[in-house]
Amino acid sequence: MLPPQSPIVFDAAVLFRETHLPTHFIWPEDETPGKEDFEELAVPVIDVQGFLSGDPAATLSTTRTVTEACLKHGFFHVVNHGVARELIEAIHKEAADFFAMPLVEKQRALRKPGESSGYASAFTGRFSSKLPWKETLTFPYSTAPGSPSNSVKDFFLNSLGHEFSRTGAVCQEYCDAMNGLSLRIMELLGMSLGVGRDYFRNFFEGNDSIMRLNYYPPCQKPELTLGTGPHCDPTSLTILHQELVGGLQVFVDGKWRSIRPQPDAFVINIGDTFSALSNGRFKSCLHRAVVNNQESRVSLAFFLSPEKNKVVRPPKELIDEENPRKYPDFTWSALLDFTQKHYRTDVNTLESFSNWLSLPPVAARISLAP
Ligand SMILES: C=C1C[C@]23C[C@H]1CC[C@H]2[C@]1(C)CCC[C@@](C)(C(=O)O)[C@H]1[C@@H]3C(=O)O
Ligand SMILES: O=C(O)CCC(=O)C(=O)O
Ligand SMILES: [Fe+2]
Repeated sequence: MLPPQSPIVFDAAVLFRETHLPTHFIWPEDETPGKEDFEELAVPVIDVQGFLSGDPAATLSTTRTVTEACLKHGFFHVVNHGVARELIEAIHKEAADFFAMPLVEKQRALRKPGESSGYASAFTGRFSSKLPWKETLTFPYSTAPGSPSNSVKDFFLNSLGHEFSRTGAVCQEYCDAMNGLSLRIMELLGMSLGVGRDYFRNFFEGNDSIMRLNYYPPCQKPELTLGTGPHCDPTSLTILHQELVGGLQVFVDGKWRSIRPQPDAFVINIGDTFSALSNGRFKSCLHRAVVNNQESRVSLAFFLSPEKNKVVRPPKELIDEENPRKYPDFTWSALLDFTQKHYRTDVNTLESFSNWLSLPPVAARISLAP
């Protein structure tokens, strides 16, 4: 009789001192980064200052460059975005302080099974292999009618207590800024797809978005593992900030390419839900995060998502004989549930979700039970 498997505890401070990686963190060879040097991808850098200030000529040229980027691989940098440097530094400091706490303290906000919010360390208990070398803190940001106006502050207060009121206030202010920038980018995407500046902005005016702080400790064998596995974001639009330590990679033309950190820029990418809203015109792009053996890395990811129960359906202008419906109607609530309870987000999430929706309920439960 084998002794019961002792539950894996990802305490990076402990694991980093060991010579070998626990097997659960070793990814299949064809998925690991190995010791390869990855060429950088020169993603388009889009200066949005003119557009944000309402300059008509700048709006036209910015819409054009966003269109080119979204048709190419769906990743671009935005600069002169109007988000205060002090705010970005403040949330990075709050993130660093949070993840520096002892594991038992962080686990006071432990993610509950099937839920997206909360603290997780390598998703031990959620996945049984290919564990990501990272800790995450994920919380909801909602502007849906009837939702509390300070959903982020409430999360920190309710899950971690009053001593985290400053962290909650900084994260609330940061998410408010991300929400504002997201809605302006939705204006660009509406013009880019020819459905008008307000179409997607109105669609996302009320939203049920997600904010995630990613913490990647240094790893003694970075070539054998991944910080975040290959995936397309199932959400609508991701605004990601990486300070000085890189790790984000995008799969373009059959190769993994690094995105050099640019602290004064946000990395923007289209997600699956927006790909469905665009009836497949814009693709959600495969990406991942690698780790290193020298220094820790934090990335801030704001995931814009529609109000949970709003039907995700492309505007009629994007459906015609040459472009029939690519995906069924769905709600973000159903897709989020799918990723949290039935399916590990990867490159095929949207297709797998569409197939799952078409299955009779019992078969769906059996076919994708975690
Ligand atoms: C809705 C989400 C699920 C994940 C967080 C957001 C958007 C990205 C998803 C994720 C990061 C894709 C890779 C796998 C995953 C499990 C992870 O490594 O964190 C995904 C997130 C999740 O399901 O918690
Ligand atoms: O940390 C990164 O650079 C990427 C993280 C990511 O892709 C995600 O959290 O969805
Ligand atoms: Fe992602």
